[in-house]
Amino acid sequence: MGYAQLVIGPAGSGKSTYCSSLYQHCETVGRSIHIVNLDPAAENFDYPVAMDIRELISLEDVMEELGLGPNGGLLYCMEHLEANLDDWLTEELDNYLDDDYLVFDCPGQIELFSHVPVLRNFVEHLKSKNFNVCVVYLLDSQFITDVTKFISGCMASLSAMIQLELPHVNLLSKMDLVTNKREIEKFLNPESRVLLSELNQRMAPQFAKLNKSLSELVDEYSMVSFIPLDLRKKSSIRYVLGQIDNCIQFGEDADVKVKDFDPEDGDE
Ligand SMILES: Nc1nc2c(ncn2[C@@H]2O[C@H](COP(=O)(O)OP(=O)(O)OP(=O)(O)O)[C@@H](O)[C@H]2O)c(=O)[nH]1
Ligand SMILES: [Mg+2]
Repeated sequence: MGYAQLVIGPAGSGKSTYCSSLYQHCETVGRSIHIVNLDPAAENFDYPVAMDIRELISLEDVMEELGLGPNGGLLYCMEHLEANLDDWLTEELDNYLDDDYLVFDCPGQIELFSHVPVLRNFVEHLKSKNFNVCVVYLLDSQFITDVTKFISGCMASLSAMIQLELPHVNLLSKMDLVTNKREIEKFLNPESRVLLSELNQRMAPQFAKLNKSLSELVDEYSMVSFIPLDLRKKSSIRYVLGQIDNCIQFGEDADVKVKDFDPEDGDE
């Protein structure tokens, strides 16, 4: 059995930074983890790249040879990956053993997890290779100070949940930039009543019905809750990793230490 995190979320939400912090954390605690680059447009890495989509296809070549723009080019690259699951990915995965833990750093274009099937097929392939997979969805905490942006982040996360049908952990990234932690707290386990009243305050009266439906939708999928991620704090990284490990049943036999997240925790 292998273990995998699929790290997704909007552009710039902090996916690659999370991957690199996770790598450093695991290195410090003596745990083995391999980070895979799935972004054909990525250029600089703060982590050792264990597998790299750019060895399969280069975005630059695609844009040049097919005359595509950056986003069309990216979708082409991902479809190429999809077409090569049985050979390229299978060969690459052969380098990893039972019990190996892979983290896939994905591109930020949200169409990849909202309506094209490539990630879903990618995940099916991982499952067929005996991997337990969990989605880690990052949303930038800077966005959710505004309830309308929070709702849009929730909808994107929901569409990934529905598309991918995997265990799913939502993270609020960049908590170090949040000055008013109280303001954020109501969004961690959002209550439909609170969302509704905030939406109604924020938007013109003719949206009241839509606001009600949206807040109920978030409520019905009660799995939309967020864990704050503060990369400065070891306790935060440890807690997040513990939650994800639980989701993919990693370390059920081993002694995995999990500490409760305490928002008032000092820096470690
Ligand atoms: N303060 C702060 N900045 C962060 C954090 N995480 C990421 N950033 C910054 O946010 C920007 C985007 O971070 P990335 O990790 O590249 O985001 P990404 O989701 O991988 O972006 P794409 O791959 O382009 O979609 C960079 O300037 C990071 O330095 C964080 O925890 N705190
Ligand atoms: Mg990135």
